[in-house]
Order: sequence, then C-alpha cells, then structure tokens
Amino acid sequence: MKNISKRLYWFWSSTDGSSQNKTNTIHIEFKQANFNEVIVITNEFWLDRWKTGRIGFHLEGINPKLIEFWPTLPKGSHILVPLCGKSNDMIWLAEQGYRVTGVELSSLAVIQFLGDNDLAYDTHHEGELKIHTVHGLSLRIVEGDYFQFSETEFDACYDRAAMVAMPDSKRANYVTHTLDRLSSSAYVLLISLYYDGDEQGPPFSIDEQSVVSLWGSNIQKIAFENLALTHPHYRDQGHTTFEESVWRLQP
Ligand SMILES: C[S@@+](CC[C@H](N)C(=O)[O-])C[C@H]1O[C@@H](n2cnc3c(N)ncnc32)[C@H](O)[C@@H]1O
Repeated sequence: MKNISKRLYWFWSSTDGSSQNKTNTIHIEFKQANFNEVIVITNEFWLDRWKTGRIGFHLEGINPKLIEFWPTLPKGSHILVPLCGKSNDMIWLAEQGYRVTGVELSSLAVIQFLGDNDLAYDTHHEGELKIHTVHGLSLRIVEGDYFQFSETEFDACYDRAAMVAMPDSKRANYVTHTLDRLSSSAYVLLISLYYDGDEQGPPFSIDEQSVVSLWGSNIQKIAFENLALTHPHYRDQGHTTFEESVWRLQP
C-alpha cells in the first residue's frame, strides 16, 4: 500500500465560503450541529450550498489520485460519477476515451460545469431527470436526485466526495444504489475519509471496517495519507488524524 504525500483537499468547512465572514458562519453552523449532535442533510442542504457558493469540496484541477490510481479500462467503458458536482475529473475521464455519466442534484453545479468548460450540449427530460448530453465529448450530466437515477450496467464508478457526503443514515442506501447501477464485473475507485475530533460532516468520517462492510470484502485499500501530518490546516482544526484513503473494488 502506498502512503501518499503532498496533496491538499477536503477544506470543506473552513474554506467553504468565498469570504472570511462566510467561513466563520459555517464554522458556527457546524459547532452548533456538534452541540446538538444532529445534522440533517437534505437535498435542500446541498442546493443551498451551491446557491451560497459554499463549495470548498470542489477542486479546480484534476484530482491527482484519479490520475494516479485510475486503471486502464477498454475504450468506451461506461463510467458512473455519482454526486459529481462540477468536477473536472469527468472531463479527464472522457478524454481518456471513456463514456462518462455524472449525476448531480444542483442545476447550478451543472450550469457552472458546462459553462466553465465552455461545453455545448443538448438537454432532454427522462421523468424527473434532465439529461444534458455534451457535444464533442462522450459525457452526459444527469441533473436530479441520484436515488431516482435507475440506469444500470456501468463498467466502472468513480466516487470522490460522494459516499462521504452521505450521513450514516443514508450511506448504506447510497452504496446499495450505486452497486445496483454497476455490472457484475465493474471497477470502483473510491476515496474515503476518516478523522478524529468532534467535527461532523459533510464530509462524514468513515472507518475502514465500515467501508468493507458496505462495499464488500473484495474492496481493497490501496493508498492513504494522513492529511493532519502533511497540512497544518487539519491540525489547526483540532485533528490528529484526517486520513484520506483510496480504495479499489474490482472483479
Ligand atoms: C461533496 S460534493 C462532491 C462533488 C464532486 N464529487 C467533487 O468531487 O467535487 C457532493 C455533491 O453531491 C450532490 N448531491 C447531494 N445529494 C445528492 C443527490 N441525492 N443526488 C444527486 N446529487 C447529490 C451535491 O449537490 C454536491 O454537489
């Protein structure tokens, strides 16, 4: 297993705002949640994060872990990116010759993704979902609630900041729903987080045992980094452990 160094992500709560004020507000919001020990993550919660620009989870570039750990799959393999936000990782995957389908609740995220990347597209409706098909790249963004998305037989899945966006109460449902979307021989690349301290998510911490019990015993941890050792930010937040792990599930 590789120990990863020098990478910087997951500034979800502390740099989630575009101004210092917003940062403080979020900090208070989570402190209050800790005190009450109840956080309700609804679809409205996420829509509001997008509306108010609290999207510190978004990476401007391509996630280095995707580039490092994504396997070589047959060209044209159909890749599912659940809870995709406006992740540029989808562009990278499409450019590798895969067919990519991202699923995202927020229309703002979808508009920003298409606009920021200057992508032309067509849109059609399928029930409650809007399907945006990009021109010139093998890429679709499905706008709507992931739990209403029912396509199946995906060849692979890339989960960065999706499972850990789910609170404990929804996590098993999320994983089952995702596994149901995949073919029996599908590959999964998953990035999870495990941290100490009182802070609650999102991102929600998940330990190794829970990852294995949710995804099955074939899942393997292939890399990890304790970000609290490499980035002072996490220590300043009171963490001694803030481990980001990369997992692979393959037939
Ligand atoms: C933490 S962000 C991660 C985004 C992306 N994977 C990335 O790496 O930047 C979680 C995303 O999931 C979306 N989301 C949350 N619940 C959802 C649902 N039920 N269906 C579809 N998208 C959802 C949110 O709007 C948000 O963009």
